[in-house]
Amino acid sequence: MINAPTIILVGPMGAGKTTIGRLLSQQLDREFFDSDRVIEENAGADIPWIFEKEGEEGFRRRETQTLEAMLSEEQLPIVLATGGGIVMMEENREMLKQQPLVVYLFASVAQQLQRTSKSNNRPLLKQGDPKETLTRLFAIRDPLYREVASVIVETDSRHPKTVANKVMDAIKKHLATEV
Ligand SMILES: Nc1ncnc2c1ncn2[C@@H]1O[C@H](COP(=O)(O)OP(=O)(O)O)[C@@H](O)[C@H]1O
Ligand SMILES: O=C(O)C1=C[C@@H](OP(=O)(O)O)[C@@H](O)[C@H](O)C1
Ligand SMILES: [Mg+2]
Repeated sequence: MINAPTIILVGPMGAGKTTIGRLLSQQLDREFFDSDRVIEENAGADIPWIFEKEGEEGFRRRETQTLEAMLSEEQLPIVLATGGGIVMMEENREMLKQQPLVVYLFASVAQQLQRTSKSNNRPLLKQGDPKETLTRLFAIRDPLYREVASVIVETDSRHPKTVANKVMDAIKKHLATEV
């Protein structure tokens, strides 16, 4: 397990990428990065501000640059949580498909809705009906997450630690079949 490559988490808003990614990095004693946080640090501004000033297009440009920089750096294996829309750009999907360990954290729209309702820092859910938005995005993105992922894990369990353990088991199983 110590030799597992960089673990990249993809999936919709509210799947738990940020939460589970941090737990996995603690369990594996690895550095944790969240592409959204890296984008914010580099921009010196938060995501709602970037969406407001630069639109989603500007955010996506920053997201691609960030992913490219993070994956091309010579570095120890890390845990990387991405933003839910990372799969929208074809060039991002191509980069992700080159990676040996991309995990799709699956969550139903009902779960996404419940988990995203606690915070209001996701600009895409601030306009219109969040349930409709999440349903529409899921229809577009679910096949794209599947396209880039080598492992898929359901996150319906109520406890993030249980989900993190499930991810670890799925990764071990995947790596065992790879050798
Ligand atoms: N398995 C889980 N069970 C219950 N709550 C969860 C679970 N995973 C994440 N959460 C909660 O859902 C919210 C969104 O999680 P987050 O990690 O930010 O998701 P993402 O990064 O995929 O958008 C947070 O409040 C988090 O504590
Ligand atoms: O789904 C999306 O397009 C987005 C998801 C967010 O990340 P989380 O999936 O971590 O919420 C963040 O990148 C931004 O608000 C856009
Ligand atoms: Mg997140």
